[in-house]
Amino acid sequence: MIEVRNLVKKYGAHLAVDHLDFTVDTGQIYGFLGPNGAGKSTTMNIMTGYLGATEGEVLINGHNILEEPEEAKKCIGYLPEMPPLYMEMTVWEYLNFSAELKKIPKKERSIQVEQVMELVKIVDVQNRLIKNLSKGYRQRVGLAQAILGFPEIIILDEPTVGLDPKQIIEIRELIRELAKKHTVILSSHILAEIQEVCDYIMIISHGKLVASDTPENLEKLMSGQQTVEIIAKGTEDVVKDVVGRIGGIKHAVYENGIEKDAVGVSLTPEAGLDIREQVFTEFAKSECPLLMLSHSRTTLEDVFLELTQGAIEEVQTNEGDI
Ligand SMILES: Nc1ncnc2c1ncn2[C@@H]1O[C@H](COP(=O)(O)OP(=O)(O)OP(=O)(O)O)[C@@H](O)[C@H]1O
Repeated sequence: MIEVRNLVKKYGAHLAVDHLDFTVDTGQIYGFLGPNGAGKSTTMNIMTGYLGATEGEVLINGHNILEEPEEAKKCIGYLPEMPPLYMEMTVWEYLNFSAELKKIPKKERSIQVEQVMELVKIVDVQNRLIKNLSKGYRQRVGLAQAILGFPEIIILDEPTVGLDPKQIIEIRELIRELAKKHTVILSSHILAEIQEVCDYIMIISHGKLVASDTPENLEKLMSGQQTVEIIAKGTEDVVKDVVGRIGGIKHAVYENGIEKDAVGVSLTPEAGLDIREQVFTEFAKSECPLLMLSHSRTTLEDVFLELTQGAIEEVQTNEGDI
């Protein structure tokens, strides 16, 4: 179990992590989701003891990562965004070296190295120099290093970045496999990535946790934002009159000129209310034909965009400046 309490990280005047508070329970796949620069890597680096926090604390199974680093780090395997691979070593040499650093007893080392190589499917390349491996294989070597010692918690920073679609699918399968025995935390700025594998999503924007829940609940959270779009034949006054008879509408936006002698309306109902039948009936009763009726549901993508809008706009503005 990981407890993150009131975590703050400042780089000079820049607040990269802004009072983060969350708990990670055992046995699930957690996803850190946020746009570039949201503070995901900084948070993961602090959680794994690679970086000191400005304020706050991280407890790994009750051990403070700064005060009891050895005890705390024993519980964690970490794949940083840029894994520190030694290019001149073979895969086998590197993993043996990593096992030594992790203080895995000498007599257990070779068996564990064999086990992790089998798990991430790199047995065939064990005698190749890391510098000669493809990006996908290097990522697997990094993963193997994180899994060595079979820690309870495995933390992966953008594990699929730069991989091709086939490699992404393979790494996802591997993550699911790992999650059978380990708690996995991974980060990504790609929603589909997180949605695909995670049981629980934590959305980070500007260093703040803006939402954390299961993918299903996050979608429900926003389900009040659904809209019904219609195009009705008639003048705006007539259409407004009919809309006025439909109950439970929070607001309506009218648009003229969509079609000749017709008005477009975007209706936002109160949370959880499905107004489609009522819309149909009221317009039929008024003999005002509906030329179109469509219903849009909020997807998790909408939730992500809404919750991180400011951050995305800022990134776009910055990119525009360059
Ligand atoms: N060493 C550093 N010195 C100064 N600013 C930094 C440093 N590392 C990160 N930052 C800034 O802190 C913020 C958070 O960065 P971080 O790398 O944690 O974000 P991220 O969510 O992991 O993004 P990405 O997916 O792009 O890596 C960014 O604005 C970044 O520019």
